[in-house]
Amino acid sequence: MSQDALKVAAAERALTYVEPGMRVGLGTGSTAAKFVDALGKKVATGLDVLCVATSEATQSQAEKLGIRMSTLDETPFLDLTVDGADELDGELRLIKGGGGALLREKIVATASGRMIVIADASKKVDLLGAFPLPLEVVPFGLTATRNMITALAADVGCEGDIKVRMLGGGKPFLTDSGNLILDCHFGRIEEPEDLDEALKLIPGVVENGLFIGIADLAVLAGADGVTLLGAENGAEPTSE
Ligand SMILES: O=C[C@H](O)[C@H](O)[C@H](O)COP(=O)(O)O
Repeated sequence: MSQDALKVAAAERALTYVEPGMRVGLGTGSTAAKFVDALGKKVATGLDVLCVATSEATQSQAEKLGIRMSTLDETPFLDLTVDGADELDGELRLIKGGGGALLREKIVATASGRMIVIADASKKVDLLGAFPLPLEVVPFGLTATRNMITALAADVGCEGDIKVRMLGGGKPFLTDSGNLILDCHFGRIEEPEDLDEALKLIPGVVENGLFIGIADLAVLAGADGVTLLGAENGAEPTSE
């Protein structure tokens, strides 16, 4: 089975958790896009859901498919968000942001009663960190912010190789919120909670790609079929 087919398999399984009338957060990236495609097909046959996108790209894809869209301001409590991940471990801790959407993704997932992660099984790792951790940082004071991240990495005994994400032509990648992405090779992250807390204390860092305590269920598609990791039954939305 191709990686593409695995992404479709995970997306289609996640679709079985969507019920009529739900408010659904739509993730970003190639796997989340498969879910949006599958959801679009269901909507075309009559499923009524109201969705909030985690990026301009997903917004545009969903609109083209005729999915009824809202904003997080209009619909601040969602029942479910379905999104991809760059890595996940056995405790459903994730690295996200390979597509640069981590900030909106974290806001939307946190506003959801439940988050389901969809991925091909190769994304599951024992220890996070082979995938460089994306940080969304404000452009102002980039050098100072970067120095603080390097110092932090040294403190926690990490490698700390940091790269500004670039587009072609020497231009930096800008997020939907107009910020930069730093891809940080911290090496294997033994204590993700500690790193997350430490990164939150650096003023120029808007958000980091560690999602801890946010995902409830992972739907992983591999050669042997789909496996589930986490709680099959979701929590209630935090409020109406
Ligand atoms: O910023 C992007 C997101 O966090 C994606 O969900 C993540 O990078 C996984 O993307 P993909 O499904 O394309 O591997």
